[in-house]
Amino acid sequence: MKATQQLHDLGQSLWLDNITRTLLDDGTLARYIAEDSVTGLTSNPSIFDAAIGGGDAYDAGIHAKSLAGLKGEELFMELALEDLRRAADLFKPVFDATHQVDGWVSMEVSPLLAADTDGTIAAADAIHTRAQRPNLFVKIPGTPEGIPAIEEAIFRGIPINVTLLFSCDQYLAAAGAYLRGIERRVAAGLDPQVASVASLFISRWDVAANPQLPAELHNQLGIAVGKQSYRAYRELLASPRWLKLAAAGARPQRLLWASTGTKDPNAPDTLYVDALAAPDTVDTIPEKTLHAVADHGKPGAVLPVDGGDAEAVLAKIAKAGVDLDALALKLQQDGAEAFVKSWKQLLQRIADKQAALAARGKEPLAR
Ligand SMILES: O=C(CO)[C@@H](O)[C@H](O)[C@H](O)[C@H](O)COP(=O)(O)O
Repeated sequence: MKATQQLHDLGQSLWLDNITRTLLDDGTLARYIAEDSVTGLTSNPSIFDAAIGGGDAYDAGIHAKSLAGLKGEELFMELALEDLRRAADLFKPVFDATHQVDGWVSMEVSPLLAADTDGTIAAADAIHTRAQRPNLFVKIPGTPEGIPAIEEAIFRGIPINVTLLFSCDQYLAAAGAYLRGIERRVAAGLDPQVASVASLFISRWDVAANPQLPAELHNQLGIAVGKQSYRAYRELLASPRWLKLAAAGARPQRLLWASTGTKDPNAPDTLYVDALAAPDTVDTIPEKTLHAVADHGKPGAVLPVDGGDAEAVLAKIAKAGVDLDALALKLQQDGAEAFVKSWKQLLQRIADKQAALAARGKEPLAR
């Protein structure tokens, strides 16, 4: 049995960490759903930057939207939502069959808003309304300013994917925002079912820490933080606070592994996926990793609910000189900055394409 199927059968959702118009047009995404147990998809500004910059698949859309008077962020949002609506429709049968647990796609708010709570709430509302799909998560970063926006968005009934979480503490802050949002809904007599996932970034820990560590500790930090957070997730799901909400009909905010592609060329290409098999979690993986897992993945035993060796590994790494709290903060800040860079780059690409298409006086390209 393929490892993708094994992971699916043990209760982990495999999502694709990519979207391009070509994946939609040529049937590749539909094939991943049919053959590789892919049950959802995530996007981010870097993914759209690569998609739009990767060829001419978006040129016709850009030209048509330019003629309709759109530009900048507005034009990008429309392009991105066109793709995400098509992906959401492909996942709709999964969404229905799993009673809305699975089958989600994600669209991130502008990363320029990472430090702007009110702006983030307004942007989340706008994306949710414009998307017109029940199975689209709006992604909000779990930055200090993002946390109150997440609570408010959940309270308003907007499904949220909390992104840019690195540490267990950052995960717990996101979980707290989710719980408060749902508690406010219960108190207000509203439906407590508002879906959410909390995205913990794994591989970036190792990219940052490996150079400071002896070889025997390489590529262990991301997995240890994942295990530590899984323990916190399981504890939360067993807590009286959560059980009260569950009894009222709420659904758990699932823990999601992000940044799961292997970066160290000397490490196995399925490293993080094999290590982080766990029920009731989501693993969003890049295409290259999906192919590798489907071909030769070997999922290990499911994660122990008590975190297993996580604390021991973290202690060794701290002893070797890595300041874990400082690094978590830096990774979150760097991550937010990297998305700003991609965002600016993708808007520039669109502007350049608009100018080039206008200069050529092209009619909208046939698709
Ligand atoms: O949507 C999410 C998380 O919800 C993902 O797209 C997330 O942004 C990606 O996994 C990461 O950005 C990928 O990071 P990296 O592997 O390039 O370091």
